[in-house]
Order: sequence, then structure tokens, then C-alpha cells
Amino acid sequence: MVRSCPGEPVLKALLLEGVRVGSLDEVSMAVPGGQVVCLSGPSGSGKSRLLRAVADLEPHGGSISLNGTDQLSLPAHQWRRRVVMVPADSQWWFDDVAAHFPGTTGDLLPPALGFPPEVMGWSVSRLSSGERQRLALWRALAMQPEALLLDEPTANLDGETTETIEIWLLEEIRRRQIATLWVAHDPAQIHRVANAHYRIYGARLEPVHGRD
Ligand SMILES: Nc1ncnc2c1ncn2[C@@H]1O[C@H](COP(=O)(O)OP(=O)(O)OP(=O)(O)O)[C@@H](O)[C@H]1O
Repeated sequence: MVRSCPGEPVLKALLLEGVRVGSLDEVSMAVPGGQVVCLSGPSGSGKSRLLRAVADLEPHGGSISLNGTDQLSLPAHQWRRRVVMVPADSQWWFDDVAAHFPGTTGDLLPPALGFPPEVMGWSVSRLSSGERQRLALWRALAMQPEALLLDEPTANLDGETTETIEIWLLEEIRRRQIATLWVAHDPAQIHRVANAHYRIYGARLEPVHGRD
């Protein structure tokens, strides 16, 4: 049980207690603010569904809370403003990049993303999958989330860009104290970014210790 006791300061964390979704049973974990918990497991084992449950995008059992606020106590759209998911295939609603970033200009984009300021004038249809992925990360951070759910956020990036994005993400996560659940397959990436690592085995989620 990872709940704060009455009278104690609220634990600044994303807490999952006995969460049941799909074939996963009784998932419990704490993701403290400013830390990264990596989630791995075979294809189809339920990693994305678990993230969707945490984002209140999929029916599930058990309880989920963020910094003391129960998911059930908020309308889903309010919860999702605080708990922001970046899916493996990001969604884009408008034709132009700029329309997804109101109030932002290209020169405010972090250099780590590797875009020229003119990117705001680009159409979404010309973006490569890796460009979409990098912009989706920036869009998620621009929402000032308290928790981030990253589904293979560097899957479409080359090795050098992956490490640049990891360094930038980790700096933002720590500076803003964002509780982060990060789905990853690459053991080397998990070693670089994770404060803790859980792997799905069948219906169970088990902690992984050391390099595994
Ligand atoms: N809404 C749904 N209803 C029923 N089954 C679903 C639903 N969404 C996904 N599934 C199934 O649940 C299983 C887990 O899917 P999920 O997308 O979570 O896998 P994953 O671990 O993220 O896989 P990958 O690493 O390939 O992305 C899959 O067998 C999938 O077909």
C-alpha cells in the first residue's frame, strides 16, 4: 500500500493500486514526481492499455491517483489535462503545425528538438514520423502536465537523436517534477532513463532490478 497516512503530507506521486485492465491483474506502483518508471514487456502484453487506463481513456478496475487526487473525482478531460499521454502514433487535428501550438512561435522550440523556427509554417502532412514524435512530446510538455505517459517516445528516432531527446526529456521531467511512466523496449535506454523498471509477465507486473 502506497497511500499517505492521514495528517501526513500528500505523497507527490502517481499511484496505481490494484489496477486491472485487459489481461493485466492487480497492478500497483508509485511513480514519484520528477522520476521515470519504465515499463517493458512483450508485444501485445498490455503496456499501451495500462497507459490508456492511467489516462482515463480505457475502462479499468482498481484505483489511480495523482498527488492525492483520485482519478474518479475528476471529469476525464480535467484528469487528462494533468495526466498527459503521448501515444506511439500521435494525433494531429489541424492541417498546419502552428494550429497545434497556440501562442507559441518557432523560435521558442527547444533546440534539442532539432527544428528550424519555420516549422510552425509547415503542414502536418509533410512531417516525418520522427518529426511528429518530437513535436508531440513538446505539445505534451506545453500542457504543463503533472504526470506524463510516454508510449515508446523515441521509437521513430535514430540513435543520436534518441539520446538528445532523452537528455532533454529527463531535464524537463526533473525540473518540473513530472511523474513519468515510460514504455520502452531497449534495455540500454531503460538503463539510461529509468529510476525504476517493471516488466509484464503474463498477467503480472514485476519489478526488474539492475540491467535485465
Ligand atoms: N479496446 C480493446 N479491447 C480488447 N482488446 C484490446 C483493446 N485494445 C487492445 N486490445 C488487445 O490487448 C492486448 C494488449 O494491447 P496493447 O496495445 O496494450 O499491447 P502492447 O503491450 O502495448 O503491445 P506493443 O508493444 O506491440 O505496442 C493486445 O492483444 C490487443 O489486441
